[in-house]
Order: sequence, then structure tokens, then C-alpha cells
Amino acid sequence: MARGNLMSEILRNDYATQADLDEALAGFVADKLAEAIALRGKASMVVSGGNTPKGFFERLSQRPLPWAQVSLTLADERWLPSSDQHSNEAGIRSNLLRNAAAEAHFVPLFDGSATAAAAVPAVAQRLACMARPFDVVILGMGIDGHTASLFSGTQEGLQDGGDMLPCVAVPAPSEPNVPVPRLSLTAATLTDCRHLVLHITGVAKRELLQQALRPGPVAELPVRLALRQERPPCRVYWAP
Ligand SMILES: O=C1O[C@H](COP(=O)(O)O)[C@@H](O)[C@H](O)[C@H]1O
Repeated sequence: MARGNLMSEILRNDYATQADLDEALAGFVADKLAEAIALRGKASMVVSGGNTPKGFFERLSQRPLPWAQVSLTLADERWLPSSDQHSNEAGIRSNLLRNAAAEAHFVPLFDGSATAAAAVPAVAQRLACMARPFDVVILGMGIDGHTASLFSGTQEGLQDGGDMLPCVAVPAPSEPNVPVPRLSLTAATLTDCRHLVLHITGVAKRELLQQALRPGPVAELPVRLALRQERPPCRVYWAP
């Protein structure tokens, strides 16, 4: 990951509509998963929660791939059971783990533990079953500049450290974010990948992206952790 304030090269992919974006991103991700399976016999992917990826998930779920060879997990989870409408897992189950993709191996983050902190060691163990580096990581961005569940104003999950666990417990953020405690993969884990995508929509998020591309601390706008990634460079997929 690039250090300091210098911004590395990002690859911009702007589309006229969200449907165009969803189709193009589904094609890109399906190609990279197929490539990984052809080369290594399996593929691993990290996807984000929230509302933005739903149309993309729907299209990706229909791509004809040997899905049984794909493992996928979430970049972060709101500490809620999957029966809750705000659960990120619920979004994956209803939009991605269906059609051809129903065969994929999903590694959940929520495990029913009373707190996200209590679940960290077990989740770390489950994540160890996934091939690393991840073949594809797709991040989203909140309107406050958070990505995964790494929020501004805290260093938690944003600092590197060779012996750190791959995930951290995060206190409940304030609204308009869903104000429940979270479990998030760390910056070091999320950027340990062959292909990194930032998937955002809307004019407000494009303006925030412009701000995040300016020099400034990652802790102020955590999405910078993706934008400053050099190997691989971050591909930004945007539509109004
Ligand atoms: O809370 C979260 O927010 C971000 C962005 O969500 P969106 O609804 O604005 O697309 C998401 O990437 C993250 O996974 C989620 O937990």
C-alpha cells in the first residue's frame, strides 16, 4: 500500500446508468474469477454490503461459472442476525447467492456471538480457509467516506501490523449509517488482493471521491485506503 499523502494511479470506469455499471462490473468480476479458477482451481472474493451492490449482485449471480470453486465473504458485517433487514449477509443471500451463484461457498462474518469482539478469533479462523491474496475485493463507500466498516475518527482496522488479526470489532457508527456495532476486515486484509474495485453511485459520492483523491489522512476518509493502493491499483466503478 502506498504510504503518506501521495495518491497512486486509479483506474476510472464511469457509466451512463447504474444498469450499465452493474453489467460491466459483473463481467469484470466473472472474468477475474474464471481466470483464477483456470490458473489455481479456485477463486476467492470479498464483497461489500449496503444498497449499492444489489443490482451488480443480481447480474453476477447469473454468470455461468464453476461457482462451487468460489469462496466469498463480506468486507464487513453489521452485528445483526441475517433475519434483520439491515444485515449485510441478508443482502448477499437474497441478491448474490442465487441462480448459478447459489453453489458458491459463503463464509459468513456474523456467527451469533453476543458481541462482534467476542467473534473476532473464530471469524479469523474461518477466514483462514479462504485463498489469499483474495482474487477480487469489491469495496463500497458511505457518504461519510467510510469503507467496509472502517469509519473516520478511529485508527481501528486502519493500521498495519504483521501479527494483526484479519478483522476487528468496530463500535456502532452514528446515523445516517446503520447505528449498530460492526465487524470489519482490516485495511491490510482488504488490500491483500489481486484486483481491487471501489463501487460507488450518485453525484454526492463522486464529489466525495474527488475530495478523497486529494492529500489527507486515511483516518479522515478511510476510503483512501483503497485509493492509495498501488498493487493492484484501485478500479473505481461509478454511475450517477
Ligand atoms: O454500512 C455500510 O455502508 C457501506 C456503503 O453502503 P451503501 O448503502 O451506501 O452502498 C457498505 O459498503 C458497507 O459494506 C456497509 O456495511
